[in-house]
Amino acid sequence: MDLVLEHVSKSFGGLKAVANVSFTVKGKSIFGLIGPNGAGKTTVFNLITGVYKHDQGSIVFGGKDLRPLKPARIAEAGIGRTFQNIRLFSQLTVIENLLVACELQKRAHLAAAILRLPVHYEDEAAMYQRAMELLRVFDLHDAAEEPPTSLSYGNQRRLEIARAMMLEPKLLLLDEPAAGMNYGEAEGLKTQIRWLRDTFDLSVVLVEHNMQVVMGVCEDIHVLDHGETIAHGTPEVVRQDPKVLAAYLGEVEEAS
Ligand SMILES: Nc1ncnc2c1ncn2[C@@H]1O[C@H](COP(=O)(O)OP(=O)(O)OP(=O)(O)O)[C@@H](O)[C@H]1O
Repeated sequence: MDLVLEHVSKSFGGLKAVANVSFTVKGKSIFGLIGPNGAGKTTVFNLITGVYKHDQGSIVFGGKDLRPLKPARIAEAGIGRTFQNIRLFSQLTVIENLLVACELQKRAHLAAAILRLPVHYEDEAAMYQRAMELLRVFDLHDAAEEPPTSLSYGNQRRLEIARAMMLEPKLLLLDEPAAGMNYGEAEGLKTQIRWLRDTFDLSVVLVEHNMQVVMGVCEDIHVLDHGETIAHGTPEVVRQDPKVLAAYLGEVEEAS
């Protein structure tokens, strides 16, 4: 299923956070959305997932216009995400953090649960099984009954990806999944992203500052700066683009 953004804009007061952005994420591809701090990357994720509504343009997923849909409906339409700041429930166990993601689906079966129809129990078992499978994929199964705070920072990030996978998305939006990871963890993440795509036939959009991950795993990269598109292409094309180099150089100069 393709995700198609056409001429998407979003302003906050006088600030144009996203300005006339168009790109297509092809089904089953790994796509990078990069740019310096404040470029508008997270805002694009928030527009796709319905947290904010775009002022202009269109966002279409698998032929369906997402603009009228609430975030929960967009999730049901097959779009999962993780957040820049880790959002795990520390009072729940690792596996419970995965099971809460199914709350929406469980609610759909509420009538069946009240009537004590077997479908409810089959669902519970299927959910538990899927959660355990995902924990195994991310090598987190030994910690299933531990609190998430017992996990390393990199593993907490992986747990968030596992949780997003619970709703069986066809498009997975990852917001800085490699933040705080060391070199080895970031290499492992690249392998897991490819594995997820190949195993579940989904597309992945990666917002990421870690160029080792972006250049190593993305097939197509879109670059934003101050809300506007400044480049698009393969990693080879993008990494040599003078506008991209200038935008990142500006970021380094501002920081120094
Ligand atoms: N809810 C909001 N209200 C006002 N301004 C906002 C809001 N959300 C984002 N912005 C502004 O929009 C611009 C783009 O922010 P955004 O978080 O999308 O950038 P980003 O590329 O994800 O940055 P980073 O890499 O630092 O996370 C910034 O100037 C930010 O301050």
